[in-house]
Amino acid sequence: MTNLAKQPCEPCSGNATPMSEKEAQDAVNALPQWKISDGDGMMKLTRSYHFDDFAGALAFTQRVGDIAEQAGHHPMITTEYGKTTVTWWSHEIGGLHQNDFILAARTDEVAE
Ligand SMILES: C[C@H](O)[C@H](O)[C@H]1CNC2=NC(N)=NC(=O)C2=N1
Repeated sequence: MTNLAKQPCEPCSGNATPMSEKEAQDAVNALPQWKISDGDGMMKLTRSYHFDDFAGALAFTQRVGDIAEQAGHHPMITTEYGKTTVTWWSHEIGGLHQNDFILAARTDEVAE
């Protein structure tokens, strides 16, 4: 299986084409704990992670923020007591791009 987290992050330029539903469904097979969600009329990629307390959820949120800043690609993150939910999509193209799957794989790495 391709190791998504190790793929280079292509810049998501405004003129890239968003993935089709079929392409996104195929790509999510490599990340079975992530779900394709429908938000604001476009596909997004979401996963929740569970922690013992708020501090654990918040520390993870910061690590996700760090990888986002490193990549120049930013998710929506909701931090709750014992739970952090991360949603990736590419604002500039209004949908999903391979880049979102790469960042999702990196998110899994910093959860461990
Ligand atoms: C100028 C800046 O690099 C762009 O607006 C970046 C910032 N972060 C981004 N994050 C995400 N998730 N999608 C984008 O299209 C995006 N664009």
